[in-house]
Amino acid sequence: MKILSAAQTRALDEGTMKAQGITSLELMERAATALLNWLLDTLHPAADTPFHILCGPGNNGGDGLALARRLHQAGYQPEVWLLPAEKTSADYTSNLQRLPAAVPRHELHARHLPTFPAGAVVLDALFGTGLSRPLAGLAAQVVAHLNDSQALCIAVDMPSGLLADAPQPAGSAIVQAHYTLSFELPKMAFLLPQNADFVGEWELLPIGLESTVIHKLAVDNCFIEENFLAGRYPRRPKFSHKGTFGHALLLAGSQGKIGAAVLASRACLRGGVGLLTTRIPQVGYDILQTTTPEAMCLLDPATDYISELPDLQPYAAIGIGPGLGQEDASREVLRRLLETAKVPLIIDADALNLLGANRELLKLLPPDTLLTPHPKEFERLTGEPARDDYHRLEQLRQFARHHKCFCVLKGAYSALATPEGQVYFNSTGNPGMATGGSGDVLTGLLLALRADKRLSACNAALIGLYAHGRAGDLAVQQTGEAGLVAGDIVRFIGPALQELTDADLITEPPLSPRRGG
Ligand SMILES: NC(=O)C1=CN([C@@H]2O[C@H](COP(=O)(O)OP(=O)(O)OC[C@H]3O[C@@H](n4cnc5c(N)ncnc54)[C@H](OP(=O)(O)O)[C@@H]3O)[C@@H](O)[C@H]2O)[C@@H](O)CC1
Ligand SMILES: Nc1ncnc2c1ncn2[C@@H]1O[C@H](COP(=O)(O)OP(=O)(O)O)[C@@H](O)[C@H]1O
Ligand SMILES: [K+]
Repeated sequence: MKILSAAQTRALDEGTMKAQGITSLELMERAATALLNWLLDTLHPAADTPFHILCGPGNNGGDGLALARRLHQAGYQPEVWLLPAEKTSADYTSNLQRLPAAVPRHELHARHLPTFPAGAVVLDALFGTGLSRPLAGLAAQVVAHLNDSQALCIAVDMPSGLLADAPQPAGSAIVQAHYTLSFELPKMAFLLPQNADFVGEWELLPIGLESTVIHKLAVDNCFIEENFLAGRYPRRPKFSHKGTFGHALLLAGSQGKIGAAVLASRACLRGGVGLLTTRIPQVGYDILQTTTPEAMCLLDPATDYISELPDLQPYAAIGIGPGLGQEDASREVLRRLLETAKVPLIIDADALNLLGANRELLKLLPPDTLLTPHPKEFERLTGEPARDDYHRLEQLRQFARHHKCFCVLKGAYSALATPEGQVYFNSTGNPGMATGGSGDVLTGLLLALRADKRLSACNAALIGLYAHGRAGDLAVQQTGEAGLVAGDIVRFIGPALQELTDADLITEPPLSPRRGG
């Protein structure tokens, strides 16, 4: 799914009206219908549920007014609160005129703000994508008052006060919604940790925005769901053999962190690699051979850390970093690897920290290398703390462009930046995965996918991110969030990849007649 800017969202509205021959009022009616259906289907509200609808002067307020009418028609008793304004939008005015007289409406006033008791449902339709500056005066007061209440708060399109695609000045008044119901496509603001308290749970309601118009809009940011990946993860051919899927080399583990090497190795094997060789220090030999007999063990001469780079000739892809430690000798192994490798590389964890501490090594990154930092590791890589999540995202984009690499910034919506400066946000995963070793599992899985020559660098990264999160989502159904450990993610990598293969089957074109038949 494309992530549009606020300006592109307006262009899409315009384009939809033109292409479908409908008015903006009709589009607003679709939005109101979608909102009503969500409220009824999700909340199953009792007939006497107190609905309070806060309406601003633009089309966001227009959505609120149209929804108030629809709730009234559905047998509810909504109450409408209007924010006074010098000018209002045409569709706001039309919907105010269409509001049945039986629906109570009041002008908001600083001296007697409405009471929103627990059990009330407040719809925040003050401001949406038309927000042009931070809220002040009465609007800011209303927002603070709402945030202090015990009511269930549902934001229409955007939590009021939040910009769709840019940061706010610190301390800005912004609605803290429990749910945000937006239309058709996600907004960048929903994906960034700094906005979590405002956005709450978010959902996209389809309103029939024109797909041909969406198709033509050029964007730098996308949100990746299963349908985007359909057909990108190829099935295993009948006559495939282990050579078909590549031989991967993993350099991982040090004294006390052999578990990272085990997790990454097992994830790589579950990720479908043909053969895996894991380079570990002597201290890990019994552990790896016992826990992961499918992996071949290539022992380093050193006891506690990796000190020598093996011959790279046999390998189709190489991963380095999980549990590596930051010994000088391991740094030299990384340097030699960057200087000599001719196959795809995946760099994670301590290998990223070594890069951050020795930034001259960044010049050696072969093109298309895949790096997988979490935000702290990313900060070490750039050497410059980010001002906020938007700034970090731009740093990520620049980093990938500058070093001609793929860089995954890990988090709740992990973001993959490409050498061309595109950013893809992953949609799968859950907070249960915030546990030691989850990242090692991702590295192992990505290594397997990079060793498979049938996949491009970008597809391997996208499939890996998606399947890793999906495996966590399957695992959490059995373990619960608190009980999820990284090894549980490994167990579900196979089913997660199989789902993508099955999706491929569904989208395949129908059988064509045999030649000559
Ligand atoms: N996208 C879709 O698919 C569809 C979108 N639809 C809906 O339309 C919404 C967008 O509507 P919109 O463009 O009228 O903007 P909206 O957010 O109502 O605010 C504009 C008004 O607020 C004012 N204003 C701005 N900032 C302010 C401030 N800080 N403090 C005070 N005032 C401020 C601004 O005034 P101005 O900046 O000109 O001074 C103007 O009067 C969108 O979010 C969605 O809900 C659906 O109906 C159909 C499908
Ligand atoms: N709240 C969350 N929602 C979805 N995924 C998450 C969440 N928290 C962590 N993850 C995922 O778990 C992994 C954690 O990686 P990392 O921080 O490197 O862990 P470790 O270093 O312990 O292996 C990342 O892939 C990240 O996207
Ligand atoms: K809103």
